[in-house]
Parts: sequence; structure tokens; C-alpha cells
Amino acid sequence: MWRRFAHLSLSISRTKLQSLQDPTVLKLINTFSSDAGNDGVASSRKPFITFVLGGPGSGKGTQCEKIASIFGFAHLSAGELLREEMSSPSENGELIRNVIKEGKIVPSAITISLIKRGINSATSDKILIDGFPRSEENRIAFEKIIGVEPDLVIFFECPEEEMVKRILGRNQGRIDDNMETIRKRLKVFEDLNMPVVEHYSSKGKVHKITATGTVDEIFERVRQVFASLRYLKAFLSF
Ligand SMILES: Nc1ncnc2c1ncn2[C@@H]1O[C@H](COP(=O)(O)OP(=O)(O)O)[C@@H](O)[C@H]1O
Ligand SMILES: Nc1ccn([C@@H]2O[C@H](COP(=O)(O)OP(=O)(O)O)[C@@H](O)[C@H]2O)c(=O)n1
Ligand SMILES: [Mg+2]
Repeated sequence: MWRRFAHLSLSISRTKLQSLQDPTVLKLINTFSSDAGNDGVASSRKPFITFVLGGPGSGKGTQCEKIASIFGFAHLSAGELLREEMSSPSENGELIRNVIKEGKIVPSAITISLIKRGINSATSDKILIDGFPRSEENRIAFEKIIGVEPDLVIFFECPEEEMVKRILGRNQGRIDDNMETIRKRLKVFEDLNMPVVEHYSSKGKVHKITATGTVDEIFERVRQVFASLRYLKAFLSF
């Protein structure tokens, strides 16, 4: 069982922290103080899990790399893990290829087993899970198998035409970066991924980031969210 993540070995009192009146900090105090321990991953300590969501091409991967390098998070991209699995001699390779080519969602059991392996081998207990959960089915299966909810959800909001422009300029040779698959991915995003964003919004876990502008302008918005985590960390021993 994971130990309480920030098991209240506070250097100052909870009351004093709450007197700071910063809504992000208050939300995180509640998050850190709740015991969501489970045996879903093989760590004695519950990792701090951030889901990073947004439409295809909204800049999730780009921003995650910066968050990882500046704030010391491990970055697990669900799409990247699936592409690696697809290219390895895996029994699921053909299935994954067909699903990705169609812009659909790979069965949760496959994706979650890759994520679980990633969490277990991560060198940081702060984890970014990029591009997951992509559907309510993904979300419910993760919460059941891993046994925790995310501590934080970042949602990149970006207009469709900007996402399409970025994907078409990405040039990574991906089998799904063509106009026919992009259309399907945008529809899957609206139909299946937005309900996940709405679910976590209703739980007060979502930080919505306007994902237009330069990479650095967007990162400045992201940085503020993570800077408040770091600020909180100064008061908590974890
Ligand atoms: N703010 C931005 N402005 C212009 N291009 C961007 C921006 N952020 C990312 N890109 C580029 O857009 C493409 C998609 O970004 P990526 O991070 O792969 O998005 P996602 O992971 O959400 O699909 C990449 O080629 C990336 O370099
Ligand atoms: N949780 C996930 C994540 C990705 N995928 C598949 O992998 C594809 C690429 O995901 P990705 O996250 O790399 O794509 P981008 O949003 O980064 O462009 C998706 O369109 C899905 O087909 C999935 O099935 N389940
Ligand atoms: Mg990506």
C-alpha cells in the first residue's frame, strides 16, 4: 500500500497553510491529504499523477517535455508507448496499428499495462501521463486497475484549425498524421475525450490552459500551475 503521499509531516500547520487562501494550493492540500493508497503499482509510495489532455496536435507532448525537464516529472506518453509496442515484436502490434490508423482507441487493458510498466520503472514519483485517458472507458479502467485518481489534470484547449495545421507540419512519419485519420481523431476527441475532461472538471481537478501562441507563451501558463505545486512542496515533506 502506498504511504500517504504527503502524510502530514507538515513543517507548519494545516491551518496556517489554509490561511494562504490560494485556491490551487488549497485544492492540492486536500489532494495530498487524502489517502488513495492501493496496490495497483509496485511502489511503496503513491506517485503524484498528472493527466495531460487535449486534442490531437494541441501541444501535449511539447509542453510535457518542458514540464518534465524543468519540474522533474517522468513523462509517459500513451501514444508513444503504443507506437513502441506496435513496432516491437508484440502480440498486440497488429491490433494497435489498425486502431491507430483508424484514429480509434486501443483497448484499455493494453494501454494501462504499458502505463503501469512505465510508472513502475519511472525514476521520479511525479508522473505526467500524456494523452490518457482518452475515453470514459480508459478512465474507469485506470481507476479500477491502478486504484487511484489523478492528482491533477491539465487540459490544453486549442482550436481545431490550429491543431490540424500543427499535425500536418509535424513530419514524424506517423501513420495517423494524414487528413483522413485526423478528421476521425478530432471526432473521437470530441465524442470520447471531452466527457473525461468534463468528469474531472466536475471534481475540480482540471486546469484549463489556452494552447494558442508560441510554445514559450503556453509554457508560461503551464509553469504557473506547476510553480504552485513546488510552492506547496516547500511546506510538505514528500
Ligand atoms: N505553440 C505551438 N505553436 C506552433 N507549433 C507547435 C506549438 N506547440 C507544438 N507545436 C508543434 O505542433 C506539433 C504537435 O505538437 P505535439 O506536442 O506533438 O502535440 P500533441 O502531443 O498534443 O499531439 C509538433 O510538430 C510541435 O512541434
Ligand atoms: N490512451 C490512448 C492514447 C492514444 N491512443 C492511440 O494512439 C493515437 C495517437 O495518440 P497520441 O497521444 O500520440 O496522439 P497526439 O494527440 O499526441 O497527436 C491515438 O489517436 C489513438 O489511436 C489510444 O488508443 N489510447
Ligand atoms: Mg503527442
